[in-house]
Amino acid sequence: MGTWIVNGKMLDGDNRLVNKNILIENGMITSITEPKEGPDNQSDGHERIDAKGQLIAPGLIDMHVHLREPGFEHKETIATGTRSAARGGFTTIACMPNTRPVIDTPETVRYILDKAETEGVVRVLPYGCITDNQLGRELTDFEALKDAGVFAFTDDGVGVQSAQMMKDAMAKAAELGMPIVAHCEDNTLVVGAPVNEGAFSRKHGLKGIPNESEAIHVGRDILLAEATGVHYHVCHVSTEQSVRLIRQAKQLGIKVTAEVCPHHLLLSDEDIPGLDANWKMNPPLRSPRDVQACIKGIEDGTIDIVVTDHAPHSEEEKAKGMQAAPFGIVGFETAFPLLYTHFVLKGKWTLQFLLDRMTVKPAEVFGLSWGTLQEGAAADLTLIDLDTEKEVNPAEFLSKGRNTPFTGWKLKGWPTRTIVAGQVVWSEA
Ligand SMILES: NC(=O)N[C@@H](CC(=O)O)C(=O)O
Ligand SMILES: [Zn+2]
Ligand SMILES: [Zn+2]
Repeated sequence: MGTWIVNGKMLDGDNRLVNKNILIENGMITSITEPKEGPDNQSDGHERIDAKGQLIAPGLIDMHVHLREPGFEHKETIATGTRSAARGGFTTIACMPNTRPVIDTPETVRYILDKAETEGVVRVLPYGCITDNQLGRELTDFEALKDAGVFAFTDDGVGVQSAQMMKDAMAKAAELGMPIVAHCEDNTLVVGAPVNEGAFSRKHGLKGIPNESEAIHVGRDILLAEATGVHYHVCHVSTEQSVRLIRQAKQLGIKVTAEVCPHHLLLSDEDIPGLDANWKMNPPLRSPRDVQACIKGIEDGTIDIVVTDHAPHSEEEKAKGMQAAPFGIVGFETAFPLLYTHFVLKGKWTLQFLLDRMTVKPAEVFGLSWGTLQEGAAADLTLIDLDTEKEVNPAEFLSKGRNTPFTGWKLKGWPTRTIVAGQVVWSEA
């Protein structure tokens, strides 16, 4: 027996919402029909889900998340993190390797894949480390990690400090046809700094993280990508200078792609209300000028995709204050409503534009088979209520993390049901 999703609306590829019914059988989409020919009055033996006029979107894809397992289960687990992802409408997520142990051996890759299979509810793609222990000293065994199931390499959480190490990594990855994904940060430029270098850091007498600490790696790595021919992907772009360098590199035909987080499109350091570590993340909230550059970057295609950089921490850790608390904010359960409300409903982006950057584009950038709704595709989809306004309430999060700067924001565009391979993995109330 299959399931008909009836009374839903799909985007037609050209930003028009059209009424469609979708039949799911054996985890696949087997039919997409006009409602009149659909099963509204038929009882053809299948189950029915009433979409109540809501949007049927391809399951969202998040290529940058921290699930914290193994090693930091007090912050998040694969069980809680994937449920949080599902509540945010995500059906595929790519998890970063800064766990304990880090994902630098086939055993740890297999541990994550097994846990995801048995305890997770969405698809989990593990990244493998570029260097052993993320220490920047020796490359991991790329072939062995690839065979174990990683799809790309990164040391996210820290930047690869040595240019020679990065060049060797890129050469090796290029040979294997795998992407290098980079957290861009020069450690010598950020010592002891918890926030962006700017008005906020000066006002509070804090050391500042300058824009160059990010852009210097972006520039270096673009040159190394040009030399090695690797697919180079830039994590969480936050500065005007990084956007400029990536734009130039793309014009030159260098194989570079990039991602941006909702918070770097919506908040600047001028919005930080005080010394509250729920506003502390890496890269930090930058100046309004940088925010505008990131927006321009995604609008003109310099930046390819949206990711959350979901980075849960415990309340005790975040209570240590702006200087001592760890960097990171949660992201799954607010990402789509934030961008839908602040870009689509304000008329800046079409719904198609936003959805593409959270579905087909991430799939394209990383060569994944998900991200579209079509007959024969996996039945990964998300129902989204585009009309009901609700406040962000961290107490409702399925993540163990409550660390968000968006508490109380009134938003529309809330996912109501998430389906992975035809199975409902989360549904509202
Ligand atoms: N983004 C963050 O602020 N923190 C991330 C690390 C990272 O993505 O660099 C984390 O693991 O907590
Ligand atoms: Zn990072
Ligand atoms: Zn990260």
